[in-house]
Amino acid sequence: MDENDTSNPLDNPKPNEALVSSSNTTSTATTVITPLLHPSLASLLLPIYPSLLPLQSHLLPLLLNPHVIHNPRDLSVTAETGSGKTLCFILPIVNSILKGDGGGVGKDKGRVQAVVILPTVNLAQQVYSDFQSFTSPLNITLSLDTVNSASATQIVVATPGSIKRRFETGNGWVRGLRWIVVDEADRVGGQRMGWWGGFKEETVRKRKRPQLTSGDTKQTLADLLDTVVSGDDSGNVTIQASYNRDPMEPNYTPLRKMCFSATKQHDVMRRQVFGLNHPRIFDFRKERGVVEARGGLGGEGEGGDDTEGQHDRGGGAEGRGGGGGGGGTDDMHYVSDNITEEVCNVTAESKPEVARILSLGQPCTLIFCNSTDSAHRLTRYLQATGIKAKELTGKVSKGGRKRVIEWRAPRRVIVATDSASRGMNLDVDLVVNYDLPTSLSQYVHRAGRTGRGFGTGTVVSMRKQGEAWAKFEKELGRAGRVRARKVEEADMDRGALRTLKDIMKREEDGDLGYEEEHGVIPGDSDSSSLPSSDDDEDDEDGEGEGEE
Ligand SMILES: Nc1ncnc2c1ncn2[C@@H]1O[C@H](COP(=O)(O)OP(=O)(O)OP(=O)(O)O)[C@@H](O)[C@H]1O
Repeated sequence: MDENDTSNPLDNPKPNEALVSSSNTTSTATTVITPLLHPSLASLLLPIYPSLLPLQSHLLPLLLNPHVIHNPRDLSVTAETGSGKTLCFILPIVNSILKGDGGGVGKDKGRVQAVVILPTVNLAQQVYSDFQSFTSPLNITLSLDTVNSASATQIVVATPGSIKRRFETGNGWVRGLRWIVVDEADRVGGQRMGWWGGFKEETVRKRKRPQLTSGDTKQTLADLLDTVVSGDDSGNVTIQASYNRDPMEPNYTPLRKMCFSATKQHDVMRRQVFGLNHPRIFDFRKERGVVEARGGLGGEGEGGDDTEGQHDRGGGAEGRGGGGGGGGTDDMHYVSDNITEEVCNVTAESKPEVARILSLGQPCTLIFCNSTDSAHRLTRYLQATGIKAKELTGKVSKGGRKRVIEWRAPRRVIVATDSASRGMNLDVDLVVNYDLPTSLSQYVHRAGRTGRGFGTGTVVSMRKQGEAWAKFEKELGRAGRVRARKVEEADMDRGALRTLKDIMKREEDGDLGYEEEHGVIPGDSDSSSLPSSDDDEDDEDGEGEGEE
């Protein structure tokens, strides 16, 4: 039986049609997938997640299907923020290790069977801890590979830089690999296209492996892994993609690559960067359900010119196909229906005070600024007015960032730059765009820090006169949905405004005594000097080196 024989309707879309799910907004009891789960995993899962989110109730039956695991096709999933993508790869990986599905090495604890790649250390830590809830009780080995570790655990959660370092010390560790997951794939791929290529060439050269076919332009991590998977223990390498191998071959290990993201990552790029093999493409948003594009990446060809960065340049969000054969996969920039969107008119002078007023009474507010400087000053202002506020920017030390991410005090305010806009689960009720985001995908990721899972939340964008809010409304395809939010002049606290002016002046004067008194929590930030540039210097594990 092959994967097209399964009863899951997502397995068999009609040619050139997108497949639209009928039940899109309701949750499903977790028990629907228990027959596919190893009993120990099922008994762990049910108390944690009694219900599945809509995306999960569609993808998990497919990904847990043992027939599909034996005949893997790669997967590319775009689903709105907070839709529960993480569980969609955690469960199939853990389950397949427990069951030894797919002809792999099963419970062999000394073999890396799954690599999960995240763009930043903080995100890798979060996913590692999500995995731990399942792997620790089940005695599956797991490692967080963001520093110089290279343990041969069954599951490795890594940043691109740490994967690169693993290869530098040898590549035999990929021999039992069956899953490669790239989360926030548009971030990982978009930033590192050149890097992946360099990585491959460099690694091949270092190991004195045969050069790949000259003129080969598909220099990708996946190509490299395929190459290595085909090698033998003495270092001889047969250059052959794993998906071209004969499943009857001894030691054949089916390898599945899966990419996940919340903003549509352009399919051609996915294929080029991650070497996806005839991937199945799923798009999900709550109001519509799951749509599968027939024909993968533009059928057998590469389809439309859906180039990188398109979403940032605007144009209608609706109806833009993801590739020639991508029928029905719109460019994906949707804010979840769980999130109420508002816009508030402000002046440059009133902004800090409006931010303070918006956050009053909220259990947790996350305020986004476009620069570390702006975030730093706002944090100081809020602290000076008695609000519990902390900064989450690249200026904050690694340990400090971890403390802020784990901080759960009531009525807390986190002032952040975009390093916190992707993937993080911070239990946020209100997101404030103190500075308007500069791209649509940035807006979507920021807003998506609230209204996660089954929760609801609000995003308020502060707009100064002349700022182009209409651009975002149009591009989101939801003009009219964003409500106006008013903060009256009369609501402003004159005393707080005076405090603000005082802080600004003292900072300009370099009054460090004042800074120490009112500044950020010691150890959370380098507060010896104020940031002098407007650039956001957040550490996102650039090439894997800036992880400290
Ligand atoms: N079945 C479920 N029931 C309840 N909560 C869930 C369920 N699945 C996931 N969650 C919760 O929903 C939140 C969002 O999940 P997750 O981090 O997987 O979202 P995501 O789709 O990866 O979002 P993003 O694109 O922003 O990274 C998390 O707090 C997670 O614990």
